[in-house]
Amino acid sequence: MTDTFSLALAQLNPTVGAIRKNMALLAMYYDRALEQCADLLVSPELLTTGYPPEDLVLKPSFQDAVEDAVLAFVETTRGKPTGVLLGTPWRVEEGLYNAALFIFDGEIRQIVLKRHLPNYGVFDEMRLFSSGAESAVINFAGRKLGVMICEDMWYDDVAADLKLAGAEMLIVLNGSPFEGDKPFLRYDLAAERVEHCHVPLVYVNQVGGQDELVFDGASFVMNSAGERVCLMRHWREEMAIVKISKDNQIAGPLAHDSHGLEALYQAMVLGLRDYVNKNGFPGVVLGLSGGIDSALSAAVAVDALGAKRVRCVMMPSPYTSQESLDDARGCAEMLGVEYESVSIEPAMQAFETMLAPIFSGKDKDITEENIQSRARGLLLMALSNKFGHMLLTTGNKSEMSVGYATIYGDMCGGYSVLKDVYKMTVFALCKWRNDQKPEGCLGPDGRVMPDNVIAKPPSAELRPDQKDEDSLPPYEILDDILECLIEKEYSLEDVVACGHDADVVRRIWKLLDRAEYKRRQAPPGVKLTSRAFGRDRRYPLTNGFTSLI
Ligand SMILES: Nc1ncnc2c1ncn2[C@@H]1O[C@H](COP(=O)(O)OP(=O)(O)OC[C@H]2O[C@@H]([n+]3cccc(C(=O)O)c3)[C@H](O)[C@@H]2O)[C@@H](O)[C@H]1O
Ligand SMILES: Nc1ncnc2c1ncn2[C@@H]1O[C@H](COP(=O)(O)OP(=O)(O)OP(=O)(O)O)[C@@H](O)[C@H]1O
Ligand SMILES: NC(=O)CC[C@H](N)C(=O)O
Repeated sequence: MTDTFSLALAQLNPTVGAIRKNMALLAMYYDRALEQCADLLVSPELLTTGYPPEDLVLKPSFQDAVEDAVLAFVETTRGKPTGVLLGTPWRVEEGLYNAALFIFDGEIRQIVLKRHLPNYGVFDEMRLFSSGAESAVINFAGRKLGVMICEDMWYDDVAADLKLAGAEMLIVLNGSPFEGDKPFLRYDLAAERVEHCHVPLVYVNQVGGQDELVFDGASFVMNSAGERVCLMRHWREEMAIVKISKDNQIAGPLAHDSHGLEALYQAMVLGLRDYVNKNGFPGVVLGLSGGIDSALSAAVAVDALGAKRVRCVMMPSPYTSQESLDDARGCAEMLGVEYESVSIEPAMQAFETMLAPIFSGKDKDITEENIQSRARGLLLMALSNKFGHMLLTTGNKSEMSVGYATIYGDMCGGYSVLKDVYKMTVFALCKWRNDQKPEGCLGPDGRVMPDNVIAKPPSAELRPDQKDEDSLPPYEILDDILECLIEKEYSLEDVVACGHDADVVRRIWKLLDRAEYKRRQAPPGVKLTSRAFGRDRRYPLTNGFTSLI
């Protein structure tokens, strides 16, 4: 046994499906690990394909391409002193597995198969993979390594089997997406495994955005006393060298924990940045109304992409107030973005004229309000088509819950950063971002929006003097009821027991169910909570279940 075992933890940001690019990333970090004389480089889960590969991994030609790329990489390790634990899909006999390959000196020396396949929330791994049946330790450099893959750490049996087989340290390869306080949940689970096994635990996570998921990284090492002795930076691709001595003394970098509003904001920034960059957009375009949702969406976009890649458009109607015009301009100036103004009044008049013969004798109602929203959507999509920018949609979770958005209108767009953010959190995030610039963000150091944007009552300005609270309960009440119904799945009785009026709860429940069709057609957005709309909450569109009290 060498005196010190040196691990290179590669917290990488792969692109799902981009096998060649991901293998190039691995090769680059393998070279760095060699330079640093590491004994073993550890990758995140399914690095070759990126996580989650979804049904792509079922395609036989994709499986062939993975295998070819892995075998080519294995060859490059011949004669080199550093081993690799590589997360990849792997075919064994008739089955396809979520695996970790132990590669050393030009050979695949051992294959670890994931035993617990997550199949809840956003995960569908049972649809894709067979599950492994047993665990064996890897003997390397005089150490007995117990290797697990992500969900395996969430149960006690795999770690216990590895300990029984003589594991002297646990190494976990992960594709663990961010939500709320997830990093702390991972630390707690790791501490339980360490407490039972009395060995150090090494946790390596993916970082980066993939569609609705964002991976925070936050890879760490816990010593056998359950203390976190190494923490890698959240939200960044990087490699850390961690040295473990014979008597399990551990030395490695210790970054700060990202949590609360900072973590939510960084998740939104990274989710949008990677969605835009990995899909090859030059930037984003959005409607800037002078309201809080578009102001926060614009700030996140500038922090993610830089001001030059964000284009904002004010589209006034006759109902737009001077206050909104001033606030929208104020936001644009503070963010330093390109700002244009295009009136939708001619479009409103054109539609009125075109529809007059058919609508004759009918009162004005929500139809005309939705035309305004759709005129804006059409205009923004025209800019997107002409200049190639992706349209950023701005609806927040409170609105998406109750259907308070116009389908094919302000719901137009390719991606959303507020889709999983309740309105009260929108307020808090704006105040927070006005007070500080988070690490790695590309926007201004100072404030990003005028204080008035945060202070004034929200309004869609689709008719004179309209305010959101004319048709919805105050956001403190609405958000609390929504959280009870969505995140907590409470019954009507449970929500009423929290102090809410039964009629209001009934009304919100009905709105929530009825808006499912809108959400199914809404753009994807960054998952931040334990119950994001989309894969996390799959409700029927046609739904006859109602509460009876
Ligand atoms: N289950 C179902 N499956 C498929 N389609 C269904 C459907 N239920 C209704 N529909 C269709 O959907 C249409 C109604 O939806 P839609 O056209 O969107 O219109 P609607 O939901 O009636 O109105 C839009 C709502 O969003 C509010 N809004 C609009 C714009 C901005 C803001 C804001 O402050 O952010 C708020 C506005 O005040 C209003 O409450 C109907 O024509 C109906 O045919
Ligand atoms: N006058 C406008 N100019 C530009 N964009 C607008 C305008 N009005 C609405 N939009 C776009 O439509 C979205 C929905 O806006 P609306 O004002 O109806 O409600 P909101 O959800 O309160 O949003 P916000 O807080 O951004 O105003 C806005 O976020 C913005 O992107
Ligand atoms: N890739 C996985 O197995 C992820 C599942 C696990 N419960 C997590 O979120 O960390």
